[in-house]
Amino acid sequence: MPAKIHISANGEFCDKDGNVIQLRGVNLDPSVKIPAKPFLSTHAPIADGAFFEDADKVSFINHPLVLEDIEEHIIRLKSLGYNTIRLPFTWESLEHAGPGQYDFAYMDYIVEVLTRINGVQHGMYVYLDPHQDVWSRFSGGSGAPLWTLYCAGFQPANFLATDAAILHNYYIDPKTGREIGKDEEAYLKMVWPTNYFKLACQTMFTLFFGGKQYAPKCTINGENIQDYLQGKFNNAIMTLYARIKDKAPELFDNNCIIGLESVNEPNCGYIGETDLDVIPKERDLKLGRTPTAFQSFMLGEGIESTVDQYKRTFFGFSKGKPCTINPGGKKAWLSAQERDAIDAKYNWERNPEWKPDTCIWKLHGVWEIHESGGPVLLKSDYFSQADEAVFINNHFVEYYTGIYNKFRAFDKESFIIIQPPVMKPPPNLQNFPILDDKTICACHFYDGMTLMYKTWNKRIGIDTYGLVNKKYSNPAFAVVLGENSIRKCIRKQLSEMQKDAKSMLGKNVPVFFTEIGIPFDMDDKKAYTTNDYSSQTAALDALGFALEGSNLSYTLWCYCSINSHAWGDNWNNEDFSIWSPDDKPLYRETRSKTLTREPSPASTATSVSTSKSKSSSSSQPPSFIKPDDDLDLDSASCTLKTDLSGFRALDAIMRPFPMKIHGTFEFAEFNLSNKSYTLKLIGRTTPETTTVPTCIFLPRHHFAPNHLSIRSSSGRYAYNTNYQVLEWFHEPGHQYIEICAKSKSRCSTPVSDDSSDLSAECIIS
Ligand SMILES: CC(C)CCC[C@@H](C)[C@H]1CC[C@H]2[C@@H]3CC=C4C[C@@H](O[C@@H]5O[C@H](CO)[C@@H](O)[C@H](O)[C@H]5O)CC[C@]4(C)[C@H]3CC[C@]12C
Repeated sequence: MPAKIHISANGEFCDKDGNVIQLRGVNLDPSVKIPAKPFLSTHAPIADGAFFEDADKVSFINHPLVLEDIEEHIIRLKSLGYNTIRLPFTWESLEHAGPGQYDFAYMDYIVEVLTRINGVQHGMYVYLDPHQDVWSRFSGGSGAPLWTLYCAGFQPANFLATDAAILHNYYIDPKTGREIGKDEEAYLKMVWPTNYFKLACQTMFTLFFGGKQYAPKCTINGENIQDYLQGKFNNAIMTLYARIKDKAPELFDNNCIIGLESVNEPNCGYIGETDLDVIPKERDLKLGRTPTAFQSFMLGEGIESTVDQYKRTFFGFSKGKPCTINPGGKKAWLSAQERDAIDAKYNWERNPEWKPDTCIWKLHGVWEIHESGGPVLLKSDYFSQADEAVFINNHFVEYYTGIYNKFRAFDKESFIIIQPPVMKPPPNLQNFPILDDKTICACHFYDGMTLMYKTWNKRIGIDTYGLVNKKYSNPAFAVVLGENSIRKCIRKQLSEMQKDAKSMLGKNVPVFFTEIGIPFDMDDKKAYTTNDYSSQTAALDALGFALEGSNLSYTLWCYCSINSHAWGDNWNNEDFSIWSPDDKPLYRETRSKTLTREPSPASTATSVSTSKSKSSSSSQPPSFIKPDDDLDLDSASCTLKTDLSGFRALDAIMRPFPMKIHGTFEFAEFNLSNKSYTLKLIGRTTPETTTVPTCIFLPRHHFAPNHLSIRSSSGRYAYNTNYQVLEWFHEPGHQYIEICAKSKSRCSTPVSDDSSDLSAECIIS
């Protein structure tokens, strides 16, 4: 079983002896966003009312994985040196039948999934992620059950007509199963996040975080909708968590489950919007039909509106021709009759002031339909008492306090991972009782250019974090030119995100990139026919370079066992999976072409050269020692032999990294082009200094054991071919190691310019 994870005074993950460790892995798996029975991917057309009518009867069992296949997938992930899994699940999967009506069969399936993950040799760390995207499947994403929308008084069946949400499903022809629409009429690339600015999602987040303040009339069974929704959500999460603990306590005893994250990518809804009559100028994402908030309210009430329409151009998003939306007599709100039936079904008693068939923002006096006939915006600044800082430090903190208290009342040992809104710093919680020594801060990073254009642009990049956080007086200043600068800029962004998070939560709180990734369907899916993944490899290598520069822990978005070239991750045309069954044949083709050049992975006796800088305090030249076959890695990251076929951009995914540092991290860089790896650290001065190694995952995919050249400031090495781990027993103080595949001459950036390095021929056995 993997060893317990601790947190150092500097906010690093470490083992019980204070050696720095790293968490690396994937989000497994995005299929949790969609029901398995019936299989309702977002490319299932909405042909009849069943999509809504049967939403309480779905089952998510087999998502994330079919039980029988779990071992195979986990072993595959372990072959990358990965030790951690972020396990997303949705509120809908637990409580789709109605408030308080849990799907215990799904919960038990999750217990079995976890048990099987834990059963794979050396285990795996897992943390749970209550996932959502733009609130729910019924508002264009994933997460909450349908009844939450009914609870707010919405009629989701009319979201299409009123543009209250954009759903991929509506763009599928029921006859052909293919996508419909061209140009502006099509389901555009990465259009789904625009739902964050549409009526359904924006209202739901406003109610969830700020219902008491902004919608006091919306009470259900005597409770404001904010408390009602938060209460139900938190109860569902904790019911799952409690059931896991009850049915499989060994998962906690064996350090498999390490904690729980707060809700994925929380959003402020309307809170902070200063003028409901305009599209906020600070909004970075404008794509497709883009109504203002007021236009959304009108559309929701069935009033025709002409709204701006944006398209993606070379220079970002530009306004195209406006578009008139005619709801055709439909409203986004439940009629009196519909609501009565819903309320009876779920035993809801609403505040009598809460009229049916009415926009709740009209109900709260934000706008009205004037007697003379026209809609009038009365309070364009209704949500403007709060700004971003107020939202995060108040509304979000109130929510976080709720889940924190519930979680800690139940589990004092595991980590709680606080996730602020995407790409924003967390609230300032220093000296708050809800910030304890087992708190981790989650960050998500996506490169705006790569994400929105689905290509790797080597010439022009954008400081996405700087742009989103308004760090530039003019967005043009966020532009960076040239691949090297783009890579460095991404590295700087991640390190700034870490710095900003620590300045809010304290330096002792670890920062964990719980999501980071790239779309693989770049350049109109060219790679799926050419087998040329160079763009994806370059984009992913840039992320790897950025992450390892600060020794950041991360779980990539994502690993999807049912990925396909045709439909990607089966959700909203996304295709972020690092592995695809459809890529297996491609890998075989590549292998058969290159096999003659590859060394045999089975080789165990190898000759290598090592060298030692004069600057080292040791008088002994570095040498290889016999590795311990029963290498005790104290970690779940322990590779098991497997077939690597199906991995995409494998060169960039498979990376060396310090699994355990006997000291403090200073610098690391993997150079994919010349296959060299450099690690700098400050070795600890402890009685065991020379007996406790720094362990480096050194994948034979890049570093064939019989073709290694190693230079270091001090030490001895042992290479364990089974686990692909180099143990480096170094001295205290500033140390470096540089490992090159093949001959030393291929290392382009020597760490020492001392030409009189000693060298020795060594044997790895
Ligand atoms: C020059 C460019 C066009 C400038 C782009 C500026 C903005 C449009 C973008 C800057 C930052 C982007 C957002 C970053 C993160 C996001 C989160 C993401 O959700 C998660 O990602 C997975 C992959 O999409 C998804 O499957 C998971 O479930 C999610 O947890 C969705 C996109 C976005 C909101 C992204 C949108 C575009 C920017 C605002």
